[in-house]
Amino acid sequence: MEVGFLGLGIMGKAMASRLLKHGFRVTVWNRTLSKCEELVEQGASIGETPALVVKKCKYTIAMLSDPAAVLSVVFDKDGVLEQISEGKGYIDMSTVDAETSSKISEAIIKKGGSFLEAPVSGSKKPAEDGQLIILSAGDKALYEVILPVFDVLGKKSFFLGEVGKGARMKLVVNMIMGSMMNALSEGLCLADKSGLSPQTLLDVLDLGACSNPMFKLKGPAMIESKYPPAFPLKHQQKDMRLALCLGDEHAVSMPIAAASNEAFKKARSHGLGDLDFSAVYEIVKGTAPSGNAA
Ligand SMILES: NC(=O)C1=CN([C@@H]2O[C@H](COP(=O)(O)OP(=O)(O)OC[C@H]3O[C@@H](n4cnc5c(N)ncnc54)[C@H](OP(=O)(O)O)[C@@H]3O)[C@@H](O)[C@H]2O)C=CC1
Ligand SMILES: O=CCCC(=O)O
Repeated sequence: MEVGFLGLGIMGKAMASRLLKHGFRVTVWNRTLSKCEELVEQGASIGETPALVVKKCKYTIAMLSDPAAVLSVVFDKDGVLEQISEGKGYIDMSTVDAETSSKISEAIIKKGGSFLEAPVSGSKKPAEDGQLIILSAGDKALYEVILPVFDVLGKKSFFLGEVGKGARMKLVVNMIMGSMMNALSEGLCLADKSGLSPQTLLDVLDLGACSNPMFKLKGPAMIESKYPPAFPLKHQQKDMRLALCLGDEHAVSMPIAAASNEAFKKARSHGLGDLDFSAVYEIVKGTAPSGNAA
């Protein structure tokens, strides 16, 4: 199967690379075209624009940063919409809100194409290892056809129904994750300031009901103030913002998520947006450097 892939950031690069390793023919595009070179070395072809990728491939996947990026890649000049047509499928795996996803779905369907949203849970390493959790919604027939691709990228694929349900599920999950990261940061800080060992706190947490892979993976690096970006903080803040909008829409009061969003926003204003989202710990500790927003 030949697959187009738009967006070679942390996630897109790992996912496209995995598809190549598993025998798919992949045509890649990235806004910064030079980032395609590493994939070309692994056997990918380059499409000069999103439109040219869609022209060449029956199925095209996108993994882009945010609503502005996914809308631009579909609707702008040389975008997906110029070449999408009957028989072609577009699968957007980016994390965006349901409204953005629906706008894209409607435009693709109007041109005769089919659309699936399929945001993922799991970060850089699960993407490299094919261990993502795929939250798809939209065209069921396209879901069935693209399952061999999902089986290489993920450990479990869900089909959740009409467009918007995948986007909303992903935002709810990341809202919880962002709040948990803030709670862990406060706990580490409180342990340290009150004369306890943060590492011992992690050991205790890991043995009890609060044990989870995220604390286990991120906790030790946080203690050392190391934040190599797996999930960039600016994207976590985008997800908190979109989840809070969803809460507004449904009149769900979310004071914990709102406070967490403020901490992530503050981290961005201190220039921590490109670091891993665990860098919010620097804000909780009060040790963030002054810096420019990212
Ligand atoms: N990292 C993670 O752990 C996870 C991320 N996600 C979600 O996946 C998506 C991608 O994340 P990730 O790979 O980490 O992000 P990165 O920031 O590493 O990559 C973002 C990608 O989007 C492209 N891009 C940004 N703005 C535009 C634009 N205006 N037009 C065209 N392309 C654009 C970038 O191109 P360029 O290279 O030119 O900047 C790059 O290819 C996000 O929605 C994120 O929330 C979901 C699960 C886990
Ligand atoms: O959207 C990013 C999610 C990161 C993760 O699930 O570990």
